[in-house]
Amino acid sequence: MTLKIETAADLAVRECLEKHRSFALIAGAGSGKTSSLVDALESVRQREGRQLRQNGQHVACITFTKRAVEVIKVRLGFDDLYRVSTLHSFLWEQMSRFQSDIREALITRRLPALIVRERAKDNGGNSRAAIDARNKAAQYEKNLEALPTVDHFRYRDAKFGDYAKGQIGHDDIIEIATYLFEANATFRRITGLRFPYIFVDEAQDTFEGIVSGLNLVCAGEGLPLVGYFGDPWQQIYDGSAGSFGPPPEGITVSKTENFRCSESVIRLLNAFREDVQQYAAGDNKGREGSVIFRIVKAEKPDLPRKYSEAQIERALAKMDTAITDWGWNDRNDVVKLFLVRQMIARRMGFVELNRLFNGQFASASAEDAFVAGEHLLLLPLTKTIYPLILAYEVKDSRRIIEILRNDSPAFAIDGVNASRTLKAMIETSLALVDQLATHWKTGTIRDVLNFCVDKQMIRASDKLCQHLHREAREETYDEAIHVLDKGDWLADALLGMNTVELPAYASFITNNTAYSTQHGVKGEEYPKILVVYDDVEANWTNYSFARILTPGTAGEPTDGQRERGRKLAYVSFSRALEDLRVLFFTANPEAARKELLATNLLKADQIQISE
Ligand SMILES: Nc1ncnc2c1ncn2[C@@H]1O[C@H](COP(=O)(O)OP(=O)(O)OP(=O)(O)O)[C@@H](O)[C@H]1O
Repeated sequence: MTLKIETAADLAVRECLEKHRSFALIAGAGSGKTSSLVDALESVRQREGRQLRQNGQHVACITFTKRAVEVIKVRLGFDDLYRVSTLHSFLWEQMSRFQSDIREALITRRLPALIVRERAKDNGGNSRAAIDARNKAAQYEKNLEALPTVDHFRYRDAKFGDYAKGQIGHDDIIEIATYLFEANATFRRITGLRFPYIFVDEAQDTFEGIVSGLNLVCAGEGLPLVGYFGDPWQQIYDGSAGSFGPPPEGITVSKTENFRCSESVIRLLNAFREDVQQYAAGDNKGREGSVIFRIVKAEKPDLPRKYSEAQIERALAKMDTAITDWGWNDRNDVVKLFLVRQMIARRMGFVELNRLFNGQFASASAEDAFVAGEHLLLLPLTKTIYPLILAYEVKDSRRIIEILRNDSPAFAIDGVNASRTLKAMIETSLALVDQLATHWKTGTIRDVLNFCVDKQMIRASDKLCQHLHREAREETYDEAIHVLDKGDWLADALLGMNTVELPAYASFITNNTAYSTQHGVKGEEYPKILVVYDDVEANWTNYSFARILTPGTAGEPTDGQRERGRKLAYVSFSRALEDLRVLFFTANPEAARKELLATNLLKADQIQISE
């Protein structure tokens, strides 16, 4: 491991802290933003920690994911001088004591905005979308009327609130906080008094209203100050700030080191992005690595804007050929990045499951839970049941007992088998898993879950039991009527499937696989990266990589495509420690090659063409 190198940007940040000036650190990929952030946090502790503790004040560090919260807490030694939290929990902690102001924000800002948004979607006709929007607008109006009588507001872990019951959701937190920062001087003053130092990690993913709000809290000379750490080019969440800056008195610092990528990857990053020119500054100095784009002629889609199954197979075969040509077969340090999950599901073998959780019965939260491996119907299967089957297949009885002891109510210390001897317990468990294996092989997911619930082999949530015990929905699904119950249709379809695709899905969610989505690799780094671009297969109007990379050949991207696409490409390219390969399917490979050369993105020996 390299020694930590002190950078000019870190010194500039330290000077800001000494002079009590707000700042924004703009730092490209692999530049060590987390180190800079932790350095800044430590420097405040060193200089002013004692004073802050005496005043009962804290240093706020707002970051984007729960995982990042844990990482930073560890690096700070769990010191309670710091309040390290995600944005939502930070904001809720500040606003929860402002109950009547929350009501005011909902009445004057949030609910009216939601009503206007739904009305705009209602053209007065009888389409499902119009009816749906009309119903939602009416629902919000009712909520608006009920708000004066709600006596307490709570934050519930859901996208939207249930306002008449005093429940507010994730999106409301952002909107209410934006309002309070803007309209309530007391809220701003108290936030600044509690937190003379506020640091924001991944600032590009923080919402615009929150950046403006924190800039108001920290306006003027001296404390409180806000320090942003981020990279506008790595914003991949819509609605967030993207570009961010300190309040007017603050300064912007650029960090130009790259401690991660090989020299050839850095050259590509610098050609792709002009605002920050990086150089290799750590162990990577002099590590040449390699960058190769292979341009492949895309087939004309057999279906309207979509490839047929046979075409997808042919595209995957071309990927395999390229991997063989590069000598990357049988390596376990190559990660392949796709825009959408379909290709991954196809390659790994969970197409039907993916289709179900991507389809009309899956709400956004069901799909998110599917990707995170946390869906309530799938979790017992991937966490307990499939590991039991794996242990059974290799006759690992010790592992079987271990899983059951941890996960199964029947084998818990106070469970029905508690008083048995160890020998009897082992025999019982092996007999049960033997039966389970038969259900797994021949039954449906419903059979497997029923068996496990019946034998108390899994901890089943109430919701899971409800799905298993209710009658299957017989009606044909109608979005206008059944939208709130669509989870029933999803569950019925899943319970009727067999278990064939579960092993592949289980392996996908462990993140231990060689496949990922391009969105899923933010913050990660891997020795060898293959990025696959195929606009037809992705069939997603939000992105067009052919237009981003070769607008002269494929046509200019829309503003949205340009913004989203180049950021996602930048994130993908910059994950590579050594070698980067891009497999680029496009209609006219030769013209694309010429254009890539003309734009100086690549040299001639970095481009391969394949039919
Ligand atoms: N000051 C430093 N000196 C030496 N190595 C460093 C320094 N800072 C970071 N590194 C190393 O550089 C690599 C990249 O750091 P890190 O992942 O924090 O960058 P990042 O800015 O968060 O990147 P990205 O935004 O692309 O995810 C890591 O391997 C880290 O250990």
